[in-house]
Amino acid sequence: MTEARLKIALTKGRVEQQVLPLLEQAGIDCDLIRHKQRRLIFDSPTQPYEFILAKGPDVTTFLERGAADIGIVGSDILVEHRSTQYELLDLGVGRCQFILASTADFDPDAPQRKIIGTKYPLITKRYFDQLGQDVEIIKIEGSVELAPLTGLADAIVDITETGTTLRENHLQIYDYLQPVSTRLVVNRLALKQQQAAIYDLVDRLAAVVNATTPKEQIK
Ligand SMILES: Nc1ncnc2c1ncn2[C@@H]1O[C@H](COP(=O)(O)OP(=O)(O)OP(=O)(O)O)[C@@H](O)[C@H]1O
Ligand SMILES: O=P(O)(O)OC[C@H]1O[C@H](OP(=O)(O)OP(=O)(O)O)[C@H](O)[C@@H]1O
Repeated sequence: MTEARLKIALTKGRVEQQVLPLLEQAGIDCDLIRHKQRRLIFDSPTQPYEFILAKGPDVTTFLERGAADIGIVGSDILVEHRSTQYELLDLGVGRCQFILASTADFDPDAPQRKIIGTKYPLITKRYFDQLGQDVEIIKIEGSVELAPLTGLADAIVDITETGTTLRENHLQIYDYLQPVSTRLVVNRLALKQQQAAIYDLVDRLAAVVNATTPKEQIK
């Protein structure tokens, strides 16, 4: 009987670039992914893993529907998409912060109903609900910073890492909502059926993360 392959859905783009070195340090050959061109599925040549490259929100869908066993995805996506899968590891990369930002003349305490632009309507709603504020939320797919600059919205809820995009667009931070990092999550049924293989991978990655992440950053 051939050994079952673990299907790992990896968020392509920024997360992929930051996670590949961790996978390699954990002993997984990622050469095929590094030279992938337009291919989307890769069998690891030396281990029983199959990598599926997908957008973050789709990684959660693959996991929920059992089309992938393991997902590697930002905590921003997990919260926004109400993921109910088991989170086994904080990979310590893809670190950024959710913030409320706008132009210098924005008044967060103004009594008028605010219009907020964001890629993350659920996280935005929860934040303003906690403040007891009813806001209008406009869903934006990218370059969220445009919203307050063009008059589309009063402010934005978005993620920032270096602050460069905010600075270059003359926007300032009014509040910090929550930190974000890349997580390893697992489908519940897969965890039952392939427990040994999943924990073997998680243990190897955890050793790499613990060796490379400063202690104060591990939550
Ligand atoms: N500026 C950032 N710094 C660090 N991590 C980020 C940053 N922006 C996004 N991330 C993390 O990386 C994940 C994927 O971001 P990425 O920009 O690659 O994809 P995207 O948001 O779908 O953008 P695009 O549509 O441009 O590919 C996010 O879900 C988040 O967890
Ligand atoms: O603080 P910084 O380091 O400048 O990073 C912040 C930017 O990164 C993300 O955008 P992304 O690059 O994913 O592009 P997008 O606007 O197309 O979503 C985020 O939405 C900010 O625009």
